[in-house]
This record gives sequence, C-alpha cells and structure tokens, in this order.
Amino acid sequence: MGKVLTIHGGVPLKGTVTVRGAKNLVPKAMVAALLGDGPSLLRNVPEIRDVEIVTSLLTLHGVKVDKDPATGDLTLDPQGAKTAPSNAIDAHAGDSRIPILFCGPLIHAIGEAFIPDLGGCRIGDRPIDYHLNVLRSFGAVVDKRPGGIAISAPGGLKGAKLELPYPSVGATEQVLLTAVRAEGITELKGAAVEPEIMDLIALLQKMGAIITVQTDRVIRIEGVSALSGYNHKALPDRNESASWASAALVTRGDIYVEGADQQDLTAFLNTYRKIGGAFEVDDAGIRFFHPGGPLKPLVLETDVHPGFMTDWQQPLVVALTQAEGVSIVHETVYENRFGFTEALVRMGATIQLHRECLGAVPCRFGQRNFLHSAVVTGPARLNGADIDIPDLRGGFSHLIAALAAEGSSRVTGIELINRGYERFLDKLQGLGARVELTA
Ligand SMILES: CC(=O)N[C@H]1[C@@H](OP(=O)(O)OP(=O)(O)OC[C@H]2O[C@@H](n3ccc(=O)[nH]c3=O)[C@H](O)[C@@H]2O)O[C@H](CO)[C@@H](O)[C@@H]1O
Ligand SMILES: C=C(OP(=O)(O)O)C(=O)O
Repeated sequence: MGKVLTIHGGVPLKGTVTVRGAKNLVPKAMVAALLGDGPSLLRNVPEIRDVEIVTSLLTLHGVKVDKDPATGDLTLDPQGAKTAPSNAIDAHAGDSRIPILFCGPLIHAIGEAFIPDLGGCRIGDRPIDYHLNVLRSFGAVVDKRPGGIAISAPGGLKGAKLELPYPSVGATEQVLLTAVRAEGITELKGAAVEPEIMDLIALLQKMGAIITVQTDRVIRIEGVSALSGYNHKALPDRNESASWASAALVTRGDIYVEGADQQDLTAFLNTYRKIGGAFEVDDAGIRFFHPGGPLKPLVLETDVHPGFMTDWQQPLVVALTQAEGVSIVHETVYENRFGFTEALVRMGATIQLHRECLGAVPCRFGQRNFLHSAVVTGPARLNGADIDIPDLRGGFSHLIAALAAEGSSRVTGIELINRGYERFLDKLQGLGARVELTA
C-alpha cells in the first residue's frame, strides 16, 4: 500500500516554482551519451523517476553515471559500455518508454540491444511498430522474446529513406539516434518537430552529427563514423510549466514559473489567454495568474507541435470545468486520454465523453470507437473525493482539482507523479497548499 496524500482544498496557490530540464528530453539526452567516444556532461537535470530509471539502465550497460551533488549535473562516460545482465534488464520492464530508444545507440556501442517491455502512461495502446519498422529499414534484425525484444545488425546499420505514417516523437528520436552513426544518408519524412526533438538535434550536433531540418517535416542526417561527448544544458520542461499554469488558474492563484520559456509554450499561452487566464513573461520565467472574473469556455484540439500539446490537455480540462459555458476538447494524439475525467465527474464536474471527432479536423480515432472527445460544462463546484491516480498528467489534474475543491481529498498512487514532476510536494507546500502525506 503506497502513501496517502490528504489535500485540503480551497487555497489559491501563490508563490514561485522552478522548472528544470524537460522529462521528454533529459532521459533521451542520457541515452545519446552512449553514442560518444568520451564522457558527456548534461546540465539542468531534474530529480525525477525517469532519470533514475535511465541512470540504472545505463549503469547496467557499463556507462559510468556520476551526479554532481551540488548541481545535479550528470557526467556520463560510455567508454566501458557492455552487454547488461539479462535478469537485471528484465527488472526494468514496464518502468518507462525510454528503453526503446536504446536500440540504435546500443547497437553502435556494443553491437546488440535487449529492450525490456515498455511502461509509460496508459493513455492508449502505444504500439512500437514505427520504431521497429525504421530499425528494420536501417538493417536491424528484430527478435521478439518473452519480456522484451532483442535487436542486432549483423550487416551494420545503413542510412535509409524513411517516412512515418504519423509524426511520432519517439520514432523520430529513434531515427535520429540511429542515423547519426549509420553508414550513409538518412532522409526522414513525416518527422515530429517538438522542441525536445530540436534540443536533441542540437545536442547531437555538438557531438559531431550532421543533421539538417528541412521544411515540411523532413529531416536529413549524414551518418558519421564517430561522435564525441557533449556538454549540454537541457531545455526547460514546458509540460511542467503548463501544469503549474493550469494550477494557478484552477485555484484562482498566482504562480511565477521560473525557467518557463515562452517560445516553447506559444500554443498554450494563446489558449490560456482565451480562457481568461493572465500571464506576464520576463527573461527568467512566466507569471501565471487568475485575474478575477469568469473564465471563458473554448473549443480545443490537441495536436503535434506546433499545435496544442496533448500533455497540456489533462490539467487544462480542470480549468475548463470552471469556465462559464460549454467547452469541447478533441484529443487527436492518444485514443484513450480522458479516463482521468471519471474522478473529476465524481468531484462534481460535468464532462461527457464522445466517440465522434468533435473538432475541425477528423482524426485517426473517429471511426474506431474511442472516447476521445469531451464536452465540459461549467462552472462546476468541485468537492473533495477519494482518488487513485491513473497516470502522470491525469494525476496532476486530480491534484489541482482537489486543491480547488471544497473539503478534503484522499489521494493514492502519488508515486506516479514523481516520474515527471520534480519534488512536487515541496513545490505544492511552497505555494501554500494544505497537504499531508501519511503512510
Ligand atoms: C517520453 C516522451 O517523450 N513522451 C512523450 C512522447 O511520447 P511518445 O514518443 O511515446 O509519443 P508518440 O509521438 O510516439 O505517439 C504519438 C502517436 O503515435 C502513435 N504511435 C507511436 C509510435 C509507434 O510506433 N506507433 C504508433 O502508432 C501513438 O500510439 C500515439 O497515438 O510524445 C508524446 C506526444 O507529444 C507525449 O505525449 C509524451 O509525453
Ligand atoms: C505521456 C507522457 O509521458 P510518457 O510518454 O513518458 O508516458 C507525459 O509526459 O504526459
């Protein structure tokens, strides 16, 4: 039985939180260190569970990972890279989605890879077919085994002409991490272009990679035979920034997010403003606050970058429960990302889920029987409830709903939040939240 977090609602969150390196970049930057022939230095590393998992996986593979106790910076030395003991790898099954990105770097470093079954948020089926197809195009041989997949490349990895059916973030990273040291040229069409991908490209360029980002989602990589280590400061976590921004709105509070970067949040900031949230940008961060007055409903569609990021959807839906009128949210990235609304409805929100595409553009899920559109009617009075956290962002949404609710909530499963939010309990307490953790 995990710990129980009791949240006493009704307190506007006020104060400052600091956001460090992005969960969706840092673990991948750590994997990229395997591609170098010397140590890499990664800065702005947050203390989150996904970083611990990747540290453990890299260590099992002979990479020396040293953490600076003062700054948290990581030095990653891949010079002793080796095959990891299989029982130790198996123990990491279900931990996160990052292991699939070890394929290319491990083949380059030691000639083979065993990837345990993946974890990550259960917000859809989350297949890895794109990953395996691109790896096969590079010449890799994929062997599905109980508990994971074994990958090798007896004839070496060779550049390829590739096209993704959908701009998958992970599959684009798979291509980058494999192509940079593959023989010859790789051209990827239909690539994802999220800011975390651009930061990974910048880091790989520091290592000696040759990567061109062309227009219309085309990325061209000229393989090189060796790469050096890197020295890189991870971009800030825009998803954590957006989460705190939603927390400020939902609790009628005022939160300065130190480290939040406007450039990576453009679509979020536009939406925030349309709902009636206020923000002020300065060089060090962004102040998010509820300016008073009613919040306005809106029609929203999640999308790949530069659209409205799916990971922002769940916290923002809580804000929409407080808007005056009917909002429509069409989730087009994951087929099953509205499960978290069940707890909000129990707390008093009015949210109806639909299988149809309630958006401007029909998505991949419209004809496939998934509850992927939500109609949110507000404003609703939220009451405290017993909640078991289902996933990372859904869990954060439940926390902020409980913080805004009347009465107390008992929340279990909060360990899931540590996967992507650094010291979130300290941060909540620093913002004035009334929370107690009991065993
Ligand atoms: C660790 C990390 O960076 N996670 C992020 C990453 O997840 P992740 O990289 O897993 O997400 P993808 O962009 O790959 O997934 C997008 C869509 O493509 C589908 N798909 C993907 C791969 C595949 O082989 N086959 C397939 O069908 C997925 O099921 C999903 O419907 O990008 C998502 C979309 O911005 C974010 O929500 C996650 O926070
Ligand atoms: C879906 C998410 O993460 P992951 O891909 O790691 O499950 C997320 O960060 O919201």
